[in-house]
Amino acid sequence: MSGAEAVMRRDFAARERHAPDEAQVAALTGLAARVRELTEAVVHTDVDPAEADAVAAEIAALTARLTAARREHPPVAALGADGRLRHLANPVSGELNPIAPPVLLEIVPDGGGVRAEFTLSDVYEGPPSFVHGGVSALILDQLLGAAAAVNGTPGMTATLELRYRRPTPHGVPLTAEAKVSRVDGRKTYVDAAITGPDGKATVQATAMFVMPQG
Ligand SMILES: CCCCCCCCCCCCCCCC(=O)SCCNC(=O)CCNC(=O)[C@H](O)C(C)(C)COP(=O)(O)OP(=O)(O)OC[C@H]1O[C@@H](n2cnc3c(N)ncnc32)[C@H](O)[C@@H]1OP(=O)(O)O
Repeated sequence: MSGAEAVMRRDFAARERHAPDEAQVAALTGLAARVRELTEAVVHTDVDPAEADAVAAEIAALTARLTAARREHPPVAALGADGRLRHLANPVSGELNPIAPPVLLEIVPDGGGVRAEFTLSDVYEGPPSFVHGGVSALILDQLLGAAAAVNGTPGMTATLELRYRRPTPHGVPLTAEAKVSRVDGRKTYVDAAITGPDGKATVQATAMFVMPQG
């Protein structure tokens, strides 16, 4: 078991978070995907006020149906079919969290860190035509933290330095990669970048993660 999995299993047990089974994960993944589509539709719609009110009432009724079976906490993780833990409700990569794009991370073999390929829609727009800088920071923090965890040296983000080299376009395939550069006791230093389709880095990041005492 990797350091990341050990930490997540401990967290999972300590908080008594529920573990949805595969059938529920599949259904809730589909539900979250429909909610993402709904978000897109809301951001882009030009319906008149009466139609907006009518749709809002229907959505309120749907929310009440889900809330009827509300858990106290989101699921922190669940065992996947491959036996690995997944952070299902994470706001970056959680398939069950509609605010997550989601950005699905993969481990690069042979200590290569983690990487992800993703496309951000204009729901994440900051300046016109470009991704909001805070969204880029969110995604990079997740990648940096995952790289630290996969390295077996997980921690809390203590510092996060960002260099916005050029605007990050939305609606096109992006790549993000993160890799540990150095470990010094409880501190893990990680570098990351988001790269556009032209192969040029749009945002570069360096972070330090600290494993809390005890
Ligand atoms: C397929 C892929 C699977 C992947 C598998 C998934 C795995 C899953 C990945 C999840 C990825 C989530 C990625 C998001 C991660 C967050 O979002 S974390 C949330 C944001 N961060 C926080 O809230 C942190 C808040 N701060 C804290 O909790 C505490 O201050 C810290 C950072 C834990 C440090 O506390 P502490 O252990 O009491 O630290 P302390 O003993 O005072 O200091 C230890 C050393 O660190 C230094 N230090 C501590 N803090 C700082 C600082 N802010 N700046 C500079 N130096 C500092 C100290 O100077 C000290 O240095 P030395 O004297 O030893 O040289």
